[in-house]
Amino acid sequence: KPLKFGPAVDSLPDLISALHREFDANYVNIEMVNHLMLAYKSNPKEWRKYAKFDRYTYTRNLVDAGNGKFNLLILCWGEGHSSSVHDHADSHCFMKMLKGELREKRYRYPNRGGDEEQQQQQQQQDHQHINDHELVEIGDKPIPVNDVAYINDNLGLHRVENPSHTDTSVSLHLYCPPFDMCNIFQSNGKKIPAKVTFWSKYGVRNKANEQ
Ligand SMILES: O=C(O)CCSS
Ligand SMILES: [Fe+2]
Repeated sequence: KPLKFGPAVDSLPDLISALHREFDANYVNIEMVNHLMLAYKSNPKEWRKYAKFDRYTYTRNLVDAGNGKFNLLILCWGEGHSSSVHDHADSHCFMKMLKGELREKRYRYPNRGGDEEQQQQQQQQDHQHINDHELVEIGDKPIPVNDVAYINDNLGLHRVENPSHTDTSVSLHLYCPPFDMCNIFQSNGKKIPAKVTFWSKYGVRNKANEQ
């Protein structure tokens, strides 16, 4: 479907209602979702109520549950915090930088068909007798503020880290369809199921929703 210009996205509430409209259709245009995430320009006044930090690990704060069709979260990264190497449970993942910096390292998904490029790399490794269970890095780049990084399991795994030791970072994530389990990977390529949890929901952190 050609990209129509789409609605104006002048605020976080605008983005959320535009996403709801996009997901109301019986078929989701992933290009349009990426366009909407890019169109929103970060405004701390709109997201700081979700920005809750923990001293030891990054926090996952639910902003909108997308009528069951997507999850929109704000992730808050303290100095030097990073995620584990993980997949995205066969869902789409859009990660937009709202503040600070994050580096994204990508890895081939061990023992997965995936796209053409991954298969070529697989053959290469077979020649080099690299144990294809190891994690092989295929990308390492910073994500500038307001940029959107897109990934899904056919493109590989990734690990996201806040490289700064003086500043925190904040990112906006859209997962569709939503998931509550994914896999994390050890450096030897071992896959371990992991439950994803929310630090807060809709700006409120309480025991009830600390699942
Ligand atoms: O959702 C998570 O915890 C992974 C952050 S990078 S997509
Ligand atoms: Fe991720």
